[in-house]
Amino acid sequence: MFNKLQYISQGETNEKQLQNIHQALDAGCNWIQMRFKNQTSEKRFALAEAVKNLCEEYLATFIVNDDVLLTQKIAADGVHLGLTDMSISGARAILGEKKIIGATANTFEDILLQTKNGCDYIGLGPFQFTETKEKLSPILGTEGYASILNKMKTENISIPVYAIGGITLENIENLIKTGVHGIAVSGIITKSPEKEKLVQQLNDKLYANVIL
Ligand SMILES: Cc1ncc(COP(=O)(O)OP(=O)(O)O)c(N)n1
Ligand SMILES: Cc1nc(C(=O)O)sc1CCOP(=O)(O)O
Ligand SMILES: [Mg+2]
Repeated sequence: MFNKLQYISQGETNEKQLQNIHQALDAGCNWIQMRFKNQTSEKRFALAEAVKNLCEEYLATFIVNDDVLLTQKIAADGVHLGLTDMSISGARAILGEKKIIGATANTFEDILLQTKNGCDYIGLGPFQFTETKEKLSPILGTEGYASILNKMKTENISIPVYAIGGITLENIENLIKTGVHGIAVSGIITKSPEKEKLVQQLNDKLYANVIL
């Protein structure tokens, strides 16, 4: 069972990225997605190696945003791919069955396609406006999630769905009620002055009805 909280990294430099990821791990996040856009492959490789070591130390899951070959090169736990990134089947052919492959969706049809192609989880968004990502797909809101997750139930499609995009602590109860498995967040953790307290509060809400 995948963790219900995924932290997506932020930072303009390798140092800032690593600091943010280190702080998220210290705060109790145990799933990290390295998202470091528009950088040279040397810089991305250097960061990925450092993050991999850190995640091993913290026994955290480490996935890479966008870059299947980097994922393979550093033997990360997996990759997250959007609708315009490498295809899920192409990534699976390179990474094999054991690696985690996450896929982005904005609609029920996207979920159908990505699931058929063999992804392991869906990142469904955006929930609401966020400054973290440019060129957002249409906002879904709680109603959008409820409608898509209901359709999945009707059509017997069973795959963990993560809500993403501008999510705050106050949104979690309603999101979980729609049937999402968990959330992927960036800004709220990166910006929080009290990260440990926030991660505890997020997990309390995410796992409120889970019998462990
Ligand atoms: C968990 C999760 N869900 C969705 C995304 C978005 O991926 P993508 O559409 O490829 O956009 P970028 O993150 O690459 O800008 C994600 N990264 N993680
Ligand atoms: C990386 C990403 N993808 C999205 C999508 O809708 O596909 S929203 C998003 C940004 C997530 O960061 P924050 O929690 O700061 O909004
Ligand atoms: Mg992408």
